Amino acid sequence: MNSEPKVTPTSDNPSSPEQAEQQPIIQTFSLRKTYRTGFWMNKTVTSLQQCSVQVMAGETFGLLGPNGAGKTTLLKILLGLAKPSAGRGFLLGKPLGDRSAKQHIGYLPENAYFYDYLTGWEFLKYAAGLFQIPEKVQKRRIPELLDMVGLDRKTAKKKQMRRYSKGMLQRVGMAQALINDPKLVFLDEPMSGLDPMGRYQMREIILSLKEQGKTVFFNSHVLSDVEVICDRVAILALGELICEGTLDQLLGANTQNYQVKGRGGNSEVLSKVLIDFEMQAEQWHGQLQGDPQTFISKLDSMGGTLVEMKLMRQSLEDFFIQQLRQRGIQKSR
Ligand SMILES: Nc1ncnc2c1ncn2[C@@H]1O[C@H](COP(=O)(O)OP(=O)(O)OP(=O)(O)O)[C@@H](O)[C@H]1O
Repeated sequence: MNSEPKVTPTSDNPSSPEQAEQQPIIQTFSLRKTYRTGFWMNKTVTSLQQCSVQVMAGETFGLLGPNGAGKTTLLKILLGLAKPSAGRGFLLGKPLGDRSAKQHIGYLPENAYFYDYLTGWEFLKYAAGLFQIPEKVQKRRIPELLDMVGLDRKTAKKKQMRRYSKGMLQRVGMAQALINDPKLVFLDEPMSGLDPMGRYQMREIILSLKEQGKTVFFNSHVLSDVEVICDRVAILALGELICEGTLDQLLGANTQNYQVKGRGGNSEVLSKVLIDFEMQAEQWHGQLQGDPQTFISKLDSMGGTLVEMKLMRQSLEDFFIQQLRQRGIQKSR
């Protein structure tokens, strides 16, 4: 994880769509961030170390990690809100902090501050103004975004944000993050504080961003959501990236267990071969550990029939806990 990725940063204007797909939209090399702390500022905290990460255009990338792992620090460095103490990185082919790249970035902070006395509509107009989006475009885009995030247009026009629920604020925050039609969207804990319906709707919004070809980079503690949404994930712990990959790479490779269901055969033999073997009416089921081909041949020779065989994949949550335990990380910072 600590070696520099081989793909070199390229320009923001790829010559073909295929090339765009291949380009890293985010690329960092050995980022490190230390803070001085203490009354005399004579102590240091290392928030991030040797952090090399690569996100390709069009990907939905989830950054996971326990509290204090350094997720927000990495996000702040990528957004140009904090400077790395060492290392370098590129966003949309431009060095971190480059102003022209910021024009194509959207950001929903974890605890966004909303202007209490503005309506949602006024706030979105204000955000559009910061990007110098022409009035004519604003008139079309604001209602479009409100529809997309599921916020009633009339409510957004009339109600001040101090009267919004957490879910409504998160929706207006999401609309704000998309106001400049960004290529790359950063979402810091987008599901935090939402009820199950709100979380589901936020997931749907993120999936629709993916359909539009946008790259989404998000931090989350809700691993079940990450599992549904992300193409690739990375786990950060004590400031270091401890693993990175697609869900299939991370979760699939770790198991050789199968959930099997069948009929017939010798139940005495099967109960010895299968873990948690259970007979129900005519059918049996259990867990197979090992080579499926050998099991199928054995079952066949016993006159049994295989009805279903599913690879049992570890949940992302189990994988996450296992990775932390393997490194002796038992609690958050
Ligand atoms: N401005 C700062 N000054 C001193 N230490 C800091 C500063 N910002 C972050 N840290 C420290 O860096 C470490 C990483 O913090 P960071 O907020 O990046 O973690 P996180 O993974 O986002 O945590 P959480 O999930 O709780 O939001 C923590 O130990 C934190 O105390």
